[in-house]
Amino acid sequence: MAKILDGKAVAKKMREQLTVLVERAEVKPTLAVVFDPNDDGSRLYVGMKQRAAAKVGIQTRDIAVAPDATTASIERIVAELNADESVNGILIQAPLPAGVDDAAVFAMVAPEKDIDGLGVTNQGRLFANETSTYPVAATPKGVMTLLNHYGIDPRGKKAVVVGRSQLFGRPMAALLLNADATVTIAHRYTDEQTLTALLQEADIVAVGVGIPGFIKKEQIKEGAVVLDVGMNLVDGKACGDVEAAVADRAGWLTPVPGGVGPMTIATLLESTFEATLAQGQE
Ligand SMILES: Nc1nc2c(c(=O)[nH]1)N[C@@H](CN(C=O)c1ccc(C(=O)N[C@@H](CCC(=O)O)C(=O)O)cc1)CN2
Repeated sequence: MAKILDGKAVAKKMREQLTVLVERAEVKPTLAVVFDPNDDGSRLYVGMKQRAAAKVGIQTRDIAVAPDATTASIERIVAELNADESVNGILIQAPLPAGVDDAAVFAMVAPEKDIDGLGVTNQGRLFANETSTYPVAATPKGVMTLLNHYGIDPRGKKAVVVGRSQLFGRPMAALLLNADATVTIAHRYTDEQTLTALLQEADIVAVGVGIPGFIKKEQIKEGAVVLDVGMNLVDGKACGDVEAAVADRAGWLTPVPGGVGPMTIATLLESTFEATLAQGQE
C-alpha cells in the first residue's frame, strides 16, 4: 500500500512558520487577486486563499472582473496593480472569463509581483535554471516542497509529467529537470499506448489533466511516486486524476483532497512573502 504524501500536514507546518516570519517582518505583504466571480471553482479557491492569507498575516485585495471583461480591460487592471506601491503580489486566478487570453494577462504582471511565476520572465528564469530566487507556479513548487519534505530526491529518476499547462505541466517538468530527473512530458496528443509505455517505466509520475481516474493501476510501476494534481468534483466529492486502486501499486501517493491542493495555497503565501522581502531590498 502506498505511503501518503501528506500535503495537508506539511502545508500546515509551512503556514505556521510563515505566520512567525510575517509577524517579524517590517512590511506586511499585500496580495491582489484578479478573478472571475462567475467561475464556481475560482470563487471557492479565491475564498480559500483569502482565509489562509488572513491567518498568516497577509492582506488580500480581491478584484472581481466583469463577465464581459476582455483581455485589454484586464490588462488595464493589471497595469494599475503593477504601478500600485501598496501591492506586493498579483495573482491572476485561472480561468479568466471565456474569450480572455489568460497567457497574455499572465505576461502583463510585473516580474517582481508575479508571485505565481506565470509571466514569461519568471518562466524563462525557471527554464534557464537561474540560481537566484524568483517565483515559480505554486502547484509544482508545492509538489517539490512535498518531495523534499519526505526525502524523495528526483536526481537520476525517470519522471513523466502528464499535462503541459502553464500552471502545472510545463513548470513541473522544468523543476524536475532542474532537480536532475530524466523528464518526459505527455499531453493530449500522446497516444494511449505511448503514454502507458512511458508510465510503466516511470519512477515519478505527476499528473494534472482534469479527468477523474485518468491514470490506472496497470499503468503504474511498482513503488513509483505518484503525484496527483487533479482537482475534480464527482457527485459533490473532490477527487483527482488517479484511480483509487493506484494506491495498491505506488510507493508514495498524494491524496485528493489533502495532497497537492493545500500545498498550492501554502506555497502561494510563501511566494508572496518572499516577493515582499525582495521588493524591500531593491
Ligand atoms: N493563478 C492560479 N490559478 C489556478 C491555480 C493556481 O495555482 N494559480 N490552481 C488551480 C486551483 N487552485 C488554486 O488556485 C487550488 C485548487 C485546489 C486547492 C485545494 O486545496 N483543494 C483541496 C480540496 C478542496 C475541496 O474539497 O473542494 C485539497 O486538495 O485538499 C487549492 C488550490 C486553478 N487555478
